[in-house]
Amino acid sequence: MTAVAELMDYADVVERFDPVLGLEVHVELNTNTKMFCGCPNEFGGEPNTKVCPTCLGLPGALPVVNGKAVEGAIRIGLALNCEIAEWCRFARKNYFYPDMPKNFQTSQYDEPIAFNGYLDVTLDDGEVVRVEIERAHMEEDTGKSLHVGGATGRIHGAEHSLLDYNRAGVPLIEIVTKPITGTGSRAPEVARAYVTALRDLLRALDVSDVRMDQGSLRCDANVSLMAKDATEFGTRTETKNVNSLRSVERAVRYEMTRQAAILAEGGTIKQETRHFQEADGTTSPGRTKETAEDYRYFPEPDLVPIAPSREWVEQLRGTLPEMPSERRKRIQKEWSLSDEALRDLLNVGAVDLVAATVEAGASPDEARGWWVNTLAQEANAREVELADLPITPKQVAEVIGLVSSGELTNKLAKEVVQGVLAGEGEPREVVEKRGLKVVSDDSALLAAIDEALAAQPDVADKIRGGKVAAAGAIVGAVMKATKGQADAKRVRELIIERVGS
Ligand SMILES: Nc1ncnc2c1ncn2[C@@H]1O[C@H](COP(=O)(O)OP(=O)(O)OP(=O)(O)O)[C@@H](O)[C@H]1O
Ligand SMILES: [Mg+2]
Ligand SMILES: [Mg+2]
Repeated sequence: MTAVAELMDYADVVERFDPVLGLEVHVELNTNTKMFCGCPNEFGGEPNTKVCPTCLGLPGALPVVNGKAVEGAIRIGLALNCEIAEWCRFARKNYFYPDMPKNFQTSQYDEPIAFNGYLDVTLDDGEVVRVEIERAHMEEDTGKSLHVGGATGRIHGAEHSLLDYNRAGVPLIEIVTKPITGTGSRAPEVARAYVTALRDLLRALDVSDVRMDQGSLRCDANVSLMAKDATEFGTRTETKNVNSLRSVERAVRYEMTRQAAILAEGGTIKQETRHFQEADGTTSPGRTKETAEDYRYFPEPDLVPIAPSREWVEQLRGTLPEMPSERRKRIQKEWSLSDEALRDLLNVGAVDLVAATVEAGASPDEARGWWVNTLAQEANAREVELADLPITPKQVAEVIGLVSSGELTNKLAKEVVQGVLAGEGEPREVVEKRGLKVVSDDSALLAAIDEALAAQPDVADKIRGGKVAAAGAIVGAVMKATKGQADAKRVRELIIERVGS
């Protein structure tokens, strides 16, 4: 059992200390094949079916660099405003772990393909923080260990460890920030906003699935504290593989309060890796951290250096898409959004979804209304990302279309959306199956109106006497009679006609 460290109150932490952050993000590229061999680069599948002598590290097998992965690395570097190396090499990072059969990871060390960049990150209140990028380098993923059996199912209590090498050799780009200082109490938010902005950028580049839940985007959060009068950085801890945006924020915040409590009592911070526990939001110690010397990095002798020509780099620069931050500015203008409306849109992660809904024919205002209100609430209730709801922008646009053509009222449209979310089919099928079409047949409506007028004879007189608002009672009765499937506006028109004649 590890003793649970006492935590310092967050307000006290930021009054007494300045946090320093360093974020390492690993992104798996979506190339067809692995980094140094021709095995398919696919998530999941039967264990150990996507392997060959090279990615299993069998003696004598030789690696060959995947050109598409180098292209991806350069595009990422350019999008992060980095310089691209004229010449760089791979390096062996030596350590033992069962999920890495070669006993070294082919990575890059002092000669990364991209370096010295930055990413501008927008916080929830619109403030922009520039995060400096130290480097983006190429490497390969490791296999996966699964610890099974035993009392806890975790490594120390487990009876067996199973190994799956399907992931071994998948192309990875590691993007490392320079130490991020000066963020004060907002450090946890900056960490989350940075990973969010990076994810959006990588998605726009179409170089990765960027699925934190599947591990194609992983974040290690380095955190240290400096006393207010200190001149040097404190010792950092590195919380590994934090696997959601929210967890990045929570992990940083937890580490700040944990380290502060130790430092305040005159203790010292151990440089170590830590693990984040989703369930209670705490971190627990992993291994004591190797220093770079322990890895005995040396240039990889089996691979030739990479010297991307300037022509190639410029050609790749030409393939960069509009950056998410620029796109946001353009969209704000085109859709005439207030800063607040844009923020709401960003907070629920709906920009792309709304844009796609507009592309499918809906107006920006209506598309925004559905995603930011109804659908965001659904996503919240189901605890999934908006983009992972089982409804597509095209379907939302179709529902909006049915409302504007008068075939559905807003209320009915909500039911249709519920049906689509429940897997009942396309919007039109749901309308059919649930019998949700607006009653637009005037004779059916008139019959209901006559019935309601007969039941409330004084209302007709009031309307004739100029009290048009009195018609509301009849509209209500008709809506009730048609189970909400009448177009209220049309009903009102018909009542006035009826009473007038
Ligand atoms: N004192 C510190 N406090 C917080 N962050 C720091 C501190 N010193 C360095 N960092 C940041 O921590 C990160 C270290 O990542 P880097 O990849 O360079 O090394 P590493 O974690 O030792 O190596 P590995 O890739 O093996 O995990 C960088 O983002 C760096 O800016
Ligand atoms: Mg690193
Ligand atoms: Mg690290």
